[in-house]
Amino acid sequence: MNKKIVVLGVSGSGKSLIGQKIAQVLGYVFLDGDDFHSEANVSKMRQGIPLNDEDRSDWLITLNQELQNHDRVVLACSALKPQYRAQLRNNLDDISMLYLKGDFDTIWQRHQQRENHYFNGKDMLESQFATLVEPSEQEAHHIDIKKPVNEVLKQALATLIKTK
Ligand SMILES: Nc1ncnc2c1ncn2[C@@H]1O[C@H](COP(=O)(O)OP(=O)(O)OP(=O)(O)O)[C@@H](O)[C@H]1O
Ligand SMILES: O=C(O)[C@H](O)[C@@H](O)[C@H](O)[C@H](O)CO
Repeated sequence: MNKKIVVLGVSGSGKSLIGQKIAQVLGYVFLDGDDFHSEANVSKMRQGIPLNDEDRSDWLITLNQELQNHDRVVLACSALKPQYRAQLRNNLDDISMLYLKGDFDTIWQRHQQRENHYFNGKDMLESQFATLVEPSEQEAHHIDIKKPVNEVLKQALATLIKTK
């Protein structure tokens, strides 16, 4: 199994929850991309302003460095565009990506049930879907998130185990 695992998808797709559980089962370190945003980025998102390429640039460099600095690590990161995913892969050849794939309604419903999170609002979620360029199956293993948490976790682990 690869030592670096990235769990990606739009806000609310379950990256933090599923990523944490994967790390727990595998005994890997878990890092949440959300914890590495600058104050300016967090403040923007709190105000309901989506991040742009420039806002995400330094953040992705930091996250790639974190992936390099940890031996066995699971990173939750939106990684919405191919160039963002390429940046995360920089200098790493032992990396697997899991794409948490879900439809807008399912994820919006989960957003509304979530409390105390700075990323809120239907417009913000719409902007995540508008920015998302889905990875191919070669780029990232697709995991259907409609099922209950344990099923999603099971599918994610099975996928990681059977692939390099
Ligand atoms: N398979 C699932 N079934 C039901 N609820 C789920 C499932 N996966 C995640 N959730 C719930 O959906 C919400 C969003 O999950 P989570 O916060 O992990 O998403 P995220 O992708 O990390 O979001 P963000 O990028 O905004 O931090 C949480 O309340 C979580 O408990
Ligand atoms: O690329 C982005 O637009 C951001 O990473 C967002 O996805 C947020 O960090 C996160 O999802 C909010 O919790």
